[in-house]
Amino acid sequence: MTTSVIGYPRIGKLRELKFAIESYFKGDNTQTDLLAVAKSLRATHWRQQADNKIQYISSNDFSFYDAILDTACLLNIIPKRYQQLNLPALDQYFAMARGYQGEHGDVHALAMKKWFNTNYHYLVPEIEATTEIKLVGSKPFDEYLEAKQLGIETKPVIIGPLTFLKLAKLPAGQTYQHYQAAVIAAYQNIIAKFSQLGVNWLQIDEPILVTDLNQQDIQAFEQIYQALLAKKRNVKVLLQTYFGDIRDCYAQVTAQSFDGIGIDFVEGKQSVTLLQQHGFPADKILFAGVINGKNIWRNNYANTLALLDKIKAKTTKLVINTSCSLLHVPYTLQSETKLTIAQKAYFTFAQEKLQELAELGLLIKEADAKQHTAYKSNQVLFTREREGTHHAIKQRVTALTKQDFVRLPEFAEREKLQQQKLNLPVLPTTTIGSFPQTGDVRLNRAKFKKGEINQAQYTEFNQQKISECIKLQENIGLDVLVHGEFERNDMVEYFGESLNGFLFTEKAWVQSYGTRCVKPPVIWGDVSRSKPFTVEYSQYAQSLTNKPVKGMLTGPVTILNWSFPREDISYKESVFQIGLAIADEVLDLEAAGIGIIQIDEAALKEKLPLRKADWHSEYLDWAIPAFRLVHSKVKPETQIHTHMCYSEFTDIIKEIDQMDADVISFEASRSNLEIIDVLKRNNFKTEVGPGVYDIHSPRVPSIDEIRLTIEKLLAKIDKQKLWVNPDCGLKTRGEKEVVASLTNLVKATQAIRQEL
Ligand SMILES: CN1c2c(nc(N)[nH]c2=O)NC[C@@H]1CNc1ccc(C(=O)N[C@@H](CCC(=O)N[C@@H](CCC(=O)N[C@@H](CCC(=O)O)C(=O)O)C(=O)O)C(=O)O)cc1
Ligand SMILES: N[C@@H](CCS)C(=O)O
Ligand SMILES: [Zn+2]
Repeated sequence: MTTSVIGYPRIGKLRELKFAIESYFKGDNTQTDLLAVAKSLRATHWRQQADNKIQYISSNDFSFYDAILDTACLLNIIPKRYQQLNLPALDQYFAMARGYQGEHGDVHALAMKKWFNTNYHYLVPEIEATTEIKLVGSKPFDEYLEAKQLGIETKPVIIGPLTFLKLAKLPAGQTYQHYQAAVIAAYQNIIAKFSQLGVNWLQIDEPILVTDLNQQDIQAFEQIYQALLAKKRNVKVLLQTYFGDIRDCYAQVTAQSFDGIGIDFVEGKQSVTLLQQHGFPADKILFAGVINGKNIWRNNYANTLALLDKIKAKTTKLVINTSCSLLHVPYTLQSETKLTIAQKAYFTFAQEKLQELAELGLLIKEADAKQHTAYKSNQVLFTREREGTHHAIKQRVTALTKQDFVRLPEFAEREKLQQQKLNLPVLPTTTIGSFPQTGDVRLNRAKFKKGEINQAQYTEFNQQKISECIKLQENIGLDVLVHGEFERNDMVEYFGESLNGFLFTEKAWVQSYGTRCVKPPVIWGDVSRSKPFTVEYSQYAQSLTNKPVKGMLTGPVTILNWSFPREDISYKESVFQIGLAIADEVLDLEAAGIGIIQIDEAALKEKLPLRKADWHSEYLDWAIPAFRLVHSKVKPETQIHTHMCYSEFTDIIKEIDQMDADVISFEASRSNLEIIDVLKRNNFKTEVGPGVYDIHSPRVPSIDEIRLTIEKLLAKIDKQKLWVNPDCGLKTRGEKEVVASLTNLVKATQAIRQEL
């Protein structure tokens, strides 16, 4: 049986690509150095797959920043503001990704958005009225040839035209159909070029097909692919879908002359039913996504072989595939020295998933797979009870009642009490929590982890940073302060480390955006809290100032969504366990005199099903209660804040209000404040702090720029309900930029207050 991989992690075993790119940004590395690192990583990744006998290996799954951005550049979709910088191509590319401020000009980055239901982020292509869409680049062709020179025949992968068009930002008043013909022509040229190069298989990714589609979308899909497939010549085309099932367009997809169709049987709840009800065309190959590309638990071969039996009943032309790109899992278990052998047995990262694919490829051919050693050793894991089960924790969840999810008194009454108690100026200024995680902060933690310094020395350093951070915020004139989160490696990993029931890795990095990676903890068993873990630092910070300092917590939904979740209990049970642990921390912070507590739900949208029909029953019905559970027992005058990194919650605005926080801050600056009208239309009760500048970019916003943004906000939001803050935490930024940006933020707010 043949095997396929949709895409491979590109950051490198030890994040070599991240370090090479960041050195290039700093000027410590030349373009030649950077290109050499990239080339060597690509070769390693292809060879690894070839060594595991993967027959369909992707090329062009590499990117210096993001594959959608690569596609925009390939298609000449480069907004004028970047062209006018007159930078060399690679620097223009990075200017689009990160913004640019320097001798060539001052421009914002492209908007950045979550990639479907993952913690990966893509850059939103911006088509302007004058954009001439056409094939101009050569990246996919160059990388195909590069692999070929190594003796490896790859299937180049490109983002599909429909997905690309539907994710792009268009000139006002335009629909994506307006650009359809130009995009088709460009893709026809891409296919023609691949054909000239002798490409055997081309993978076209269309994850948009797993989302809710309307008739126009389906029609566009048909038109696009009729036009493309008519010109495919000797190139075989694999239409690859992932992150769900294609229930809206199964008939239209199978009716087209694709040579292969990639279907996700892990997240695609209806994939098997679709196959059983409608069959599968005999002239096509089914690339069956059965190896989870998003989670790290070892595949259960009994379940997968049973699933493959059902699939085989409908087609024998089968390739075993990953469910999505392996970009979303870490590189290799081999780098983990602290997990026990028994624990490691439960996991597979990207490299180990190649072996899983190979083993399944063998087992599926066996007359009696159950007798095979690989099968037997796999099944041992699923027949014994894992350590980490705690009945007391399970009972705490079972004993929850309705009242545990309701905070009293109601919002309006609390709002008055809090205004009296806190006595903040109109348009209170604050930040989201983290301050720059500079080299010294990371070094201190690294030394502590290696045992080179003791707990007291580690804490003393962090207290020194907190003290400087409080002074800095006071000097700048912010109203509600934060302690700076210097003790945290990451807002989720740190919480995992502080709670029972999690496992941590050392090198299991997953790309989040650009060069930024996260190391999600693993939810291994039932979750509980042994002792308070944020109170001391918060209390210390509060002792240094008369201004309020926010207690800073990560919410249960975000902890669940940014960890590798369990597959043996429901998300609901897991999130309520985490919620109870965080609720204990909230009450301890309150008892320690912390009057404002922020519970970040940055990742609230992550597991929101991609289809609306599933939103409530599969997600919101437990995710919103999980947040309410965390703060339901606090006093009326304790102000509960929450923060979400993205403002894309237009469709769940009522549910966000029902989280019943007192204040919510969220990203808005990169998405043109579009959310504000939605808040107004929905009579949003929660006070809001839409981010007034973009923290993902190193550029410093001017006072006038921030003033303008605040004025726009005030046109739509009651001044009594508006907070002024950046988009998100400042941990990725440099100290200088942060001081300059926050100073401008406070000055802009002060100027506006004078006019109110
Ligand atoms: C807010 N966001 C977050 C998301 N997901 C999260 N889980 N957390 C988030 O905050 N998703 C959406 C957004 C945007 N995403 C990010 C993601 C990542 C970063 C970021 O800055 N990442 C850092 C890594 C942070 C970290 O954990 N640092 C560690 C040090 C790790 C390290 O490099 N260790 C070395 C060894 C060190 C030594 O021995 O000297 C190693 O492992 O080799 C720490 O601080 O301790 C990144 O660099 O990518 C930001 C926003
Ligand atoms: N409090 C966190 C939220 C990030 S989403 C921070 O400031 O980094
Ligand atoms: Zn955020």
